[in-house]
Amino acid sequence: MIEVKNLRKGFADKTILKDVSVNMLPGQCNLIIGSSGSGKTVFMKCLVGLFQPDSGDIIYDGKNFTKMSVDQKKEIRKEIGMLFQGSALFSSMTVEENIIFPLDMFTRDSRKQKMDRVNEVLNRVNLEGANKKFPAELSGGMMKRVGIARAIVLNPKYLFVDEPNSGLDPQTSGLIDQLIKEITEEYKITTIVNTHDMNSVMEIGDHIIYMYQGEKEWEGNNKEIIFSKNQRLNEFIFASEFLRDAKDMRMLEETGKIANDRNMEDLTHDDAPELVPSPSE
Ligand SMILES: Nc1ncnc2c1ncn2[C@@H]1O[C@H](COP(=O)(O)OP(=O)(O)OP(=O)(O)O)[C@@H](O)[C@H]1O
Repeated sequence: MIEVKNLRKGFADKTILKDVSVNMLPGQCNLIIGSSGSGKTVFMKCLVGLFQPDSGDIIYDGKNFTKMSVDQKKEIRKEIGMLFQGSALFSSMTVEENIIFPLDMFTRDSRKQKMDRVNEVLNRVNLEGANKKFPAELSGGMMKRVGIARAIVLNPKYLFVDEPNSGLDPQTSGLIDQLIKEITEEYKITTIVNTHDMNSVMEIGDHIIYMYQGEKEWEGNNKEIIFSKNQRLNEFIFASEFLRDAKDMRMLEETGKIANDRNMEDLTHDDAPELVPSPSE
């Protein structure tokens, strides 16, 4: 679990993060959402130690990261997998060389042990046999999968993913989301995903944190979000007529007004669901 307590961060005289407190649980996809400039990336960078917070605590499974020495922080970093935008693969290295890189950096395993691990994670992301390909030979979705393989090769307890869906078509996006969710649950990873993708919010949002101007404005899961009465959140997430309609449909489904087989023939206007307030409101 990662506990974030009263996190503050500013640059010059501008405060970006204002007392953000949140707990991220293992085995869950924790999604950070919010409009451009709301502080999502700064928040993530504070969590992984790329920015030093002005105040507050970041606690990794009982260990206070903010109070650690550089060497102690390195120990935590070994347990963190990261996948940043564009996959950030080394273009001059093959898939295999890209994935073995963290193993060379952080382990003293034998070549055979490393190769076994590389093949295991390649297999996990359904890319067996792609060892000798170069990034330029891969599709965007394949690159993301290599990025995920590299991020999990050291068996991380924590996984940070920035915009996993950027540049992908909706179908490939969905597959990447599912892969992230499966890996998170399978290995009980505490996964933090920074996203703008509303499909991801609905499909893998076990825990959603909505940031507004550097503050945590709302948190809940992908069921609660449908019933949220938070106006800013609603305007942000259900920004188009299409999404508002989809939300209404989901509300009806969730309240049992539409049968699971989506047989809508008996539905009348009198079936409007009672709104259930989100626990966090
Ligand atoms: N290194 C920095 N120095 C000064 N200001 C910064 C720095 N990094 C970010 N900021 C400012 O912090 C604010 C929040 O930026 P951040 O990148 O966290 O937003 P975001 O929510 O991730 O946006 P997006 O969705 O567009 O990526 C912005 O006003 C940005 O200009």
